[in-house]
Amino acid sequence: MTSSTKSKSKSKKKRKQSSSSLLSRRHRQSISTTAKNSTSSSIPTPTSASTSSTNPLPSKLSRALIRSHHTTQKRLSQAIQQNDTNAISELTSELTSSGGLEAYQRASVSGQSSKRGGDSSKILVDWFAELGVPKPKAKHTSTSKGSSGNGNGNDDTLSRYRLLEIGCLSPTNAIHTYFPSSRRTLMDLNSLHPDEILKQDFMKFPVPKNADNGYDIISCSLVLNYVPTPAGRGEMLEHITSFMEQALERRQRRRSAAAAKDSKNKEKEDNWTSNFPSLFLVLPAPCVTNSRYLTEDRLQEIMVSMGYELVKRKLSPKLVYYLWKYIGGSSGVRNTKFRKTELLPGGKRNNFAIVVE
Ligand SMILES: C[S@@+](CC[C@H](N)C(=O)[O-])C[C@H]1O[C@@H](n2cnc3c(N)ncnc32)[C@H](O)[C@@H]1O
Repeated sequence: MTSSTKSKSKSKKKRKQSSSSLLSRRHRQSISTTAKNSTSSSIPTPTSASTSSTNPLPSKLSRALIRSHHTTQKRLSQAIQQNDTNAISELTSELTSSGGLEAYQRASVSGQSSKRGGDSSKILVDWFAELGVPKPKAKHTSTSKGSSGNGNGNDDTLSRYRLLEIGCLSPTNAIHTYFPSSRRTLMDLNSLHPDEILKQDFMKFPVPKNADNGYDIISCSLVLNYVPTPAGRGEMLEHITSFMEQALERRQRRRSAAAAKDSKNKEKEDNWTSNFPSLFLVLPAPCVTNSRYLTEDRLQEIMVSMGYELVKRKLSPKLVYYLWKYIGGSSGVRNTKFRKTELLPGGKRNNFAIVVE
C-alpha cells in the first residue's frame, strides 16, 4: 500500500468513527443495558428513566452522540433515496452499533436534566403565564364535572383543552402539569415510557375522526430537525396544520354555541383562548441563524403561508422557541411553494432547509 493510500484509508476510518467509539465502556454498558430492558418484555419504568436522568451523560458526550446520530441518519436517508444498498447496510449497522435511536434519546434526556435547565416546555409554561392561561388547579378539577373554576368560566375552557406532543421523551415535562393524562397524547418513534408515551410515527397518525378528540396545542420540540429531508420537514408542518384546521373549526363551533347562549361572549373572545389552537415549535438555533437555506424571515413566510401567526419567540444561544397560533387560510397566500433556495451564501453555514411542495 502506498503512503497516500494509507493516509486516505486512515482519514476514511477517522470519518467513519461511529458514536459508539465516543462512549466510554461504562456509558456503552449503561446504554446497552437500558436498550436491552426496553426491547425485552419488561417495560422500562419511570424509575429506569429517572436513573438515567439523575446520572446524565457528560454534556460534551451527549452532544457528540446527538450530532453523530443526526449525521448518520442523514446519510442513511440519502443512501435510501439513491437506493445504495451497500451504504444502507453499512449505515444501518453503524446506527445499531452506536445504540440507535434509544441511545440518541438517552443522550437527549441527559440534555434536559434539571441540572442542565430542564425540558424546553418550561418556556411554554412561562408563556402560558404571560398570556394569562389559568394555572392548573389541584388534580380533581380536571376530571370533576362542572369544575369549580375561578368564576369566569376560564377553568372550564382549559379543562377541555388537549395537548399532542410529538417526539416525547418524558411523561413529566413541565407543560404536562396543564394537561393531565386524560387530555394529552404523547408520542415518539420509540417510546421510553410505553405506559404513557405512544410508540407512534406522527406522520402516520391520523387527525381524529371525532373533532372532540382533537388537539388545541401541538408541541414539536427538536423534532423537525430530526426529520432527515427538507421535503419531509415541510410535510410534517403540513400534517400538523391538518390537526390545527380541525381544532380551529371546533373552536369556532364552540364560540358560536357559547355566543348563542351568552351575549357577553364578545368579552371572552379577547382573553387567552384566542391564542389557540397553537403550535409550540423548538429548533436548534443554527437552523435559522446560520443556515444557507433558512432564515427566521423565511420560516415566518412558510408559517404565514400555512395559516399561522407568531405569538411568542425566544432565541437562546442554543435553541429558538416559537409559539404560533393557527388562524387559518384567510391570509390569501396559502399553498405557496417553498423551494431550497440559497438565502445566505457563505462557506461556514449549515444546509438546514424546509421545502414545501
Ligand atoms: C431530540 S428528541 C427531542 C425530544 C424532546 N421533544 C425535546 O425537546 O428534547 C427528537 C425525538 O423526536 C422523535 N421523532 C422524530 N420524528 C418523529 C415522528 N415522525 N413521530 C414521532 N416522533 C418522532 C425522535 O424519535 C426523538 O425521540
